[in-house]
Formats: sequence, structure tokens, C-alpha cells
Amino acid sequence: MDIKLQKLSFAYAPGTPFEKRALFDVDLAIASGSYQAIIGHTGSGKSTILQHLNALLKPTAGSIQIGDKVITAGKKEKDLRPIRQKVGIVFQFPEHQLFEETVLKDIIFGPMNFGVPEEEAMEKARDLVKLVGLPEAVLEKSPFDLSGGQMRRVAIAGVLAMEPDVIVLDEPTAGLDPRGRKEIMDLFYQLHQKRNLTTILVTHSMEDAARYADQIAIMHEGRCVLTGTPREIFSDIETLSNYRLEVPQIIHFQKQLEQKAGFSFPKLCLTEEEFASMISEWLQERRNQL
Ligand SMILES: Nc1ncnc2c1ncn2[C@@H]1O[C@H](COP(=O)(O)OP(=O)(O)OP(=O)(O)O)[C@@H](O)[C@H]1O
Repeated sequence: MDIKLQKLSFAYAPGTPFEKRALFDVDLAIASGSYQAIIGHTGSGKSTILQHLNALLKPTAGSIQIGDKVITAGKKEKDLRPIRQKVGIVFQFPEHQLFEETVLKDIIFGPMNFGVPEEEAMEKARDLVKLVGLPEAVLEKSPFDLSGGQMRRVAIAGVLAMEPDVIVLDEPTAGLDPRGRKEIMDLFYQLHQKRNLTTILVTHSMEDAARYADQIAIMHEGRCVLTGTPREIFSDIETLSNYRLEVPQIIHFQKQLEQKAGFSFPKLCLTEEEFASMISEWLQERRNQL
């Protein structure tokens, strides 16, 4: 499902003394099946964009197109429902939204609300718990008897149960330890790859943007100021610092090493694994030359 923001502008509390313009003429195209990261300093407008993506907010001016549906200021509430079904949002701490007595009831709540027959919804729930890495026995448990990481997986299964075409991740690993963070981010990446799920990640983590995204957009003071691949975006440390953003640690490390050694490696590495494999190839080449 292609997504297109065209001159998207938004103000909170318009026409009141508390009016606050949060987005200014944002243009952004997100291709179906891509993994788009949106990064930016705090207050730059990321969450405001995110809330337009499943029509929790409507533009003050401009438009946002999701598949064949165009949302503008005048769009009626009833026309937004199909969009909310097709775009799933995983908010920070999604487990705070769990409320049913059992995991099963929580996962089937959304689909049944949209008219999916109970048996079909239950079948789907059984597949989904496995997909998010939990044993089937968890379905009969209370979500509140699970660990934080397990609860988060249940909440993710609940979002996936709606069979979204697009999934929007708002700092989905907040509060998890490094291992839990990686597991959840890897899970979303697998879903993105296996199901061709258009994925939009709103994050403060440059490491995650570099590792998972194939396109990055930088927000700054309500404007989309730069778009490109992770390699393009993270090649320019100076421009990023103008937007009060850092490059991933591994890029700093690589640059420092190059400066000290007085030479350049053949490419800029975005992750530790990429760097390790480049170094081992590079050493092998040197050995072969001896
Ligand atoms: N409900 C609101 N009412 C008024 N102003 C708001 C509201 N929500 C956000 N803003 C303002 O809109 C601007 C953009 O905020 P937004 O939350 O979209 O930024 P953000 O990039 O997501 O920030 P963060 O990284 O801290 O979550 C900020 O100036 C913020 O203070």
C-alpha cells in the first residue's frame, strides 16, 4: 500500500490562543513494501505524522494518501474506519492497552469488532502467538501474568490480528533490555520481509534506523528536511548534527579509525556486523598480497 504525504500541515488547537503548528508542508512518499524510518530531534513532529498515518489526526491543510484513500481536513469520520483497519500502530508500551482476562480474548477482540467470526479469529490467534514467538498455551493465560516482553508480544499479535497492510512502530522497544529490544526489532523485520509488510518506524535510535530501514526521513521543526537511504543519510555527519542528530556509534568508530590510520576503508558500514565482515575481507586481501 503506497503512502503519500502532500504538503501535509497540522496545527493543534487551531484558532485558539493555544494554537501550535506542528507540521509544515510535509512531502513524503513511502513505497508499498518498504521499511521507512522517521527520525528527528524531540518535538520535530514525528508523533504528529504517526497519528495521521492511521487517521487519528486529520490534516489542517494538504493531504495524506493511504492506498487509494485520500485524507484531507474535510474527511468524514466514517470514511476513516477502513484506514484504521489497514494501518496498525504499535505504540510505546503497547502492553498498556491489554485489558481482557485471557490472551486469546485480547487477540480476537479487534477482528471480532470488525465482524470476523469467532472461530476464524481464534484460529488466527493460535497462528499469531506462534508467529510472535510464544507457546500456544499462553492463549489461556491472563496477559497480566506474563513477563513484560511476553506482554508486548501479545499486544503485537493483537495489532497483527487486524491483518494490516501497513504497520507503524512508535519506539516499539521502549523499556526493554538490549536483548528484548533486538528480538522485537528482528521480529518486525522478519514480518516486513516475509509478508511484504510496509513498515514505518518512528525512532530516536539511529542504530535501529541504520540496521532495519531502507529509507529514512529526517524531521526538523515540523518539516521533512531530508530523505534518503541509510547510507546516504549517515554519510553526512555534519548535516545530521545541524539537525541535532548523531550517526550510529559504529560510524563514529570507523571514521576515528580512518583518521588515526590515515586511510579510508572501502565502504561506510552501518552495523557492527557489516564492519566486522568488511575488516575480515580487508585483512584477507592484505594477507593475499603478502
Ligand atoms: N496535544 C498537543 N497539543 C499541543 N501541542 C502539541 C501536542 N502534541 C504535540 N504538540 C507539539 O507539536 C510539536 C511536535 O510534537 P510531536 O510530539 O509530533 O514531536 P516528536 O518529534 O514526536 O517528539 P518526541 O520525539 O519528543 O516524541 C511539538 O512542538 C509539540 O510540543
